[in-house]
Amino acid sequence: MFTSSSTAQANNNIIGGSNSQSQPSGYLAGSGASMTSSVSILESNLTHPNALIWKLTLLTSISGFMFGYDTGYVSSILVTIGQDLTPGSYLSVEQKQWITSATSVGAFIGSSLLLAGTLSDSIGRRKTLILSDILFLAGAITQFLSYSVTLMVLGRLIMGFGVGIGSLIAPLFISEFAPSKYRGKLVVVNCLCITGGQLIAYAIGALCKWRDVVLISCLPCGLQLIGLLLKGTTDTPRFLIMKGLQEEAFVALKTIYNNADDSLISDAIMELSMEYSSGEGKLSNFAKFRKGIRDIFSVGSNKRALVIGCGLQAAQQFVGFNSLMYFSTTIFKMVGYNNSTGVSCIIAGTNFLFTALALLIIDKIGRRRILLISMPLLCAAQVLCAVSFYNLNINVDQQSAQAATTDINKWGIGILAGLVMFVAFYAIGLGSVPWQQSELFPQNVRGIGTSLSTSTNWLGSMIIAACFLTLMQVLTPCGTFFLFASITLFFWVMVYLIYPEFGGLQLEEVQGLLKDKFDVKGSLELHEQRTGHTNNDGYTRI
Ligand SMILES: O[C@H]1[C@H](O)[C@@H](O)[C@H](O)[C@@H](O)[C@H]1O
Repeated sequence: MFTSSSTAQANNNIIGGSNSQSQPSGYLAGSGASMTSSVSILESNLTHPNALIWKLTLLTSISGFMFGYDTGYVSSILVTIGQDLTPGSYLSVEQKQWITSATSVGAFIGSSLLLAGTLSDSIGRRKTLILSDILFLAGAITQFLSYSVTLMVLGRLIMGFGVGIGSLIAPLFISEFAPSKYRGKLVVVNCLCITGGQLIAYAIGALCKWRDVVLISCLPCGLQLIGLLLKGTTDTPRFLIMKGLQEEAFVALKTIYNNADDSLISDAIMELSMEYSSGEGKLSNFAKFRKGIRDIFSVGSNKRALVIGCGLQAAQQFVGFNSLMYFSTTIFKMVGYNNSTGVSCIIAGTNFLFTALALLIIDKIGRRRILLISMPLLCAAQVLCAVSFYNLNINVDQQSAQAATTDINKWGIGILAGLVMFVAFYAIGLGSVPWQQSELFPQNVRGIGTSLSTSTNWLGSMIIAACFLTLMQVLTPCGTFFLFASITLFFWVMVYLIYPEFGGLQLEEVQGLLKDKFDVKGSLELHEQRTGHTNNDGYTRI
């Protein structure tokens, strides 16, 4: 147990020992020293993620699965709904658009500041995730029972609230309990569940009636809800410490690091408590919220974290990947491939496989390097698509964005190869790295910061869904893919200039690297010290 004597001992260790309180918070840029030494020792004794860490990661990543399943099944149910919601006629284009976009709109609202971010900082990550499950179930049941488009749209909107909240909390939850050397990989488990959910949704969508497809989504959600409600599933130790719940934090840390000495755990709790103490204790929730908003937009390191978090999420969406998720069937029809389920599965399957590869390599290669290598290849794939479209000379119909089917020639094969490469190089880098966003923000504004980044993601996803077919008409398919390639190039330069390597660092060390500048050079040195992996990507300070 966390006792007052161990507190006192820990206090002595910290105040009397080498970790003087007068040191700047967190990482001392350049020196490699850190206030959180007990946390390092605690983590370094762990040689691999144990069963409990995996259990928590998988339980939390069910949110990722629901995110993927839900965004994946909509394209199939739009066909199988037939006349069920509109007796005597089929769904109009507008009705289809409402049904499709309602979830993204809900997710955008759900992940935005006032809901998920504030809630997760006040009631906790676990309870906010429980709320997301309840909303998700309410939305799924409304859809299952709906006999009108209005009810269906309402159900998708409510489900969207749940999806949006879950999309933010799951990676945040994992980041906060994961030992730093495995954090990258454990967060990618959630991404793998997103892409796995999309793949399974295509398969189930092709096999089942639409109401069953919707109902099946209640299973993982119910499972997560039960898991979160079970005795013994606690909030993250970092959240508990932030709230001053040291006894609970002790129990949580003892379960994760079950072989560690009680006194080491107490020391770690003391260190983190001191790190997080900000004099906010007596403020009301509303006052804390106002302070959080002020801090995120005024403190230099928070502003830089926000530029990186929102920038990477914008990159993830504006390189255009989700246009393939939503419209791959349309694109492939343009070039003469008519087996829609087959092509959708190729896209979703490649996305899943290469996300799995990201999981295996992210902690070894590093977030920054994985992006620096994969983004130029992604850009090349987009250029290949653009050139192939140019040579196929497709005219996109102004009304339906359909094009005359052409015979598949070598350029048709070029498009297929280009799109598969597009998905692969996206999944391995941009599909996974931006979800590491929680590590960018300090404890007191982590909820708000990740909210803003996640809502940037959903906003981007909505804009791409709304504009893609129009872009194909106005700019032509060749122009659209050149636009995506230029956006990829732009964000690659941004990554090169301002995205430090945070892999292997403790969450509390990140702020020091963003304190006065985007300290890319310092981060590469520190990453090398912490992980032993050389990370020379040719960066010179500018
Ligand atoms: O990371 C995920 C993943 O890449 C999905 O396949 C994509 O549909 C989402 O928009 C993205 O956030």
